Amino acid sequence: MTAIFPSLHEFNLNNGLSSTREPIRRTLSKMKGMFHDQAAFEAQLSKGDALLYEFYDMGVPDSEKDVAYGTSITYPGKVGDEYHMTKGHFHTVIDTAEVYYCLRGHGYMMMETPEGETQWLEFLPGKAVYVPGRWAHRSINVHPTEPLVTFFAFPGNAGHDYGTIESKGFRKLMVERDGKPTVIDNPRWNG
Ligand SMILES: O=P(O)(O)OC[C@H]1O[C@](O)(CO)[C@@H](O)[C@@H]1O
Ligand SMILES: [Fe+2]
Repeated sequence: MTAIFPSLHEFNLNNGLSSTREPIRRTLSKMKGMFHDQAAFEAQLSKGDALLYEFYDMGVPDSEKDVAYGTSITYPGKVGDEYHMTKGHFHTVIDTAEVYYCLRGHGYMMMETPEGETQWLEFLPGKAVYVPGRWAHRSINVHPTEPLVTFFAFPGNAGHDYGTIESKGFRKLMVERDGKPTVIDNPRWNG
């Protein structure tokens, strides 16, 4: 067994960033095919490869006895009428759960199971969303100007299955309708 020592890390309560670790950054170009309006995506990308979100992998061992954790920061904006969001994923060990605690902003956690159940829960500062095993999850920022900052924790062995969502998409999307966040069926869902 590898010895692992207690460690101390800092996450800024305002912007979610850590001064003790480098984040993983996802820009627009890493999100090809994820937003429903392909033309809006290409038009936006031609103006620059903006940062959509960043998060931390704190490097804990990938054992079920360990707890992976960190912050996730999704920046405000839309691609066409669809709010900025993370790629979203199932866990490779599909029955592993995850908890997210919202520190700043306003958003939603979009979730679905392989069987087709869907659920979305609101993120506001002070609210925690529990994502049970088997539920794919994606964070969505619906605030016009503020970043969505959450702190997450999940079993170290969970892993990320991105392929299923990359090929099928989520069944539901969050778009702006009459100035308000609205859930619609994904017109491009490929299940
Ligand atoms: O690109 P995705 O799907 O957002 O995955 C990264 C996110 O998921 C996590 O791995 C948690 O499952 C976080 O690190 C981060 O919020
Ligand atoms: Fe996850």
